[in-house]
Amino acid sequence: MASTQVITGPDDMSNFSIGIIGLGDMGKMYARRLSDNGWRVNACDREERYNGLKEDFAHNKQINILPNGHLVSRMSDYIIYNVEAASIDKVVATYGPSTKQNAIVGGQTSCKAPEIAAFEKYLPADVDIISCHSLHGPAVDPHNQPLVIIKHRASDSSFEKVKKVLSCLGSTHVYLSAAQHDRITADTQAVTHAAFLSMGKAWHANAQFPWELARYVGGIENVKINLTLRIYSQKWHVYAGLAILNPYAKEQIRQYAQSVTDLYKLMLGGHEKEFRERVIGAGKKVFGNQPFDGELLLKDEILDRFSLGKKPETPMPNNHLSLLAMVDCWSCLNIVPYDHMICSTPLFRLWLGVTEYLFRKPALLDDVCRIAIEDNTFRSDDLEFTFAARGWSDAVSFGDFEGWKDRFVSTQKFFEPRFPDATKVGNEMMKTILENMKK
Ligand SMILES: NC(=O)C1=CN([C@@H]2O[C@H](COP(=O)(O)OP(=O)(O)OC[C@H]3O[C@@H](n4cnc5c(N)ncnc54)[C@H](OP(=O)(O)O)[C@@H]3O)[C@@H](O)[C@H]2O)C=CC1
Ligand SMILES: O=C(O)C(=O)Cc1ccc(O)cc1
Repeated sequence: MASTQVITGPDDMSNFSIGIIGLGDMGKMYARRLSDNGWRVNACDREERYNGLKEDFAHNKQINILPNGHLVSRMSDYIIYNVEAASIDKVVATYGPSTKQNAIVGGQTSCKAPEIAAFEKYLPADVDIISCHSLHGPAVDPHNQPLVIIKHRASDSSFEKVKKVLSCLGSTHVYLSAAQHDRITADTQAVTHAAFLSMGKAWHANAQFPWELARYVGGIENVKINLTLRIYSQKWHVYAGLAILNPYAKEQIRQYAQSVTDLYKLMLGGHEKEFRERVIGAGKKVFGNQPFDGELLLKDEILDRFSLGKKPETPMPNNHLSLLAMVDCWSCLNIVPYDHMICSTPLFRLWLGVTEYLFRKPALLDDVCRIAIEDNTFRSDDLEFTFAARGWSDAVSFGDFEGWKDRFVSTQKFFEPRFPDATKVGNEMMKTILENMKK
């Protein structure tokens, strides 16, 4: 169920205060937006950051910086944990027992199973549990973006209060259970990131800045490059947490790696008939059997606009293994990606946009299948991509945070000098494409 709302809920909230534990990128965004809308916010990060944060927020009288989560928990009516997903158990174990009587507690981590487990384990029984998750990064305007709200253990009156507080973000409320949330975000987030993480790893393995090669510039390639760099420019723990801790994500990411491997083997063996049947069959299952006469989510002129490199006269063709495998993966898992639009991140909408772009244009898809079989030029890139997809899947399956981090950070370093340009172009691209998708 989804709705964008301005909520007039309970009136008895004049003394109501919000607590925020964890003042990183998302915690700060919440603190600023809630306090700008008149809410009193008590907030903290790690104790050693107390003095620095006090200075940073000295100008904002609505935000009361405190030394630690005990103090925030003691004096706030609705406490939101905004810490790393992997730390949630430890942090709630520490501060949870200090929660004010009859308060409401929630988390804003990207994966709800460990968060809810920690709340159930450590919070006093009189405390209500209502979690949330903003489905966008800290630099994106929350307006009209999906905001999942999870009424896990709470009275209707507490639920109304939380909805009222969060309504000032202007997001579209989506009401789900914790398990529904994790199931959907495994599809929309974890597996989408696996594709981009694998592209980055493959380019790194071949020591390529893809926008410097004719093959990679223009059209769909711009979206792939800009989004890959966008992910690698962020904090590793966000992506590790939502993949490794989500109970549903392992299966999706494993299937993505399997789809990449299966298609790559068919390409290597030159099994054109089988390859086409598999790709086209998957496309029919995901995008329907009928010729498409609707409007595509993405358009050429927009796709071409955002390039980090110069568009060559004749761009080299590409077999788009990453996209073919995505649709194969959805098909194998019986996922209809459009069903998840209510709970989608900007990144997922763009990713679905480019897959749709390829699969709804039969001539383009036909050409891509031909290139996949006939053209050997990209075999080494595709081999690296296949290795990368399997490597990410193994790291997630083994629950290997350290291995995952090493894989991420080494490639992050490779792309780092290019982040300033990539962020600028990537932000513009996201904004323009997403605005156009709305029309
Ligand atoms: N970034 C994004 O795009 C989104 C992130 N999320 C989720 O939001 C949560 C926060 O993410 P984000 O803000 O990006 O991450 P950050 O790393 O920027 O922020 C987390 C903050 O919590 C602090 N912290 C850790 N332990 C404690 C503690 N015991 N007491 C107080 N503060 C503590 C961290 O300190 P330290 O760094 O020293 O550990 C850090 O400053 C994550 O669970 C993430 O999955 C949700 C939506 C979008
Ligand atoms: O759009 C994406 O998938 C992002 O990369 C930003 C992001 C990261 C973590 C979240 O929990 C929600 C959004």
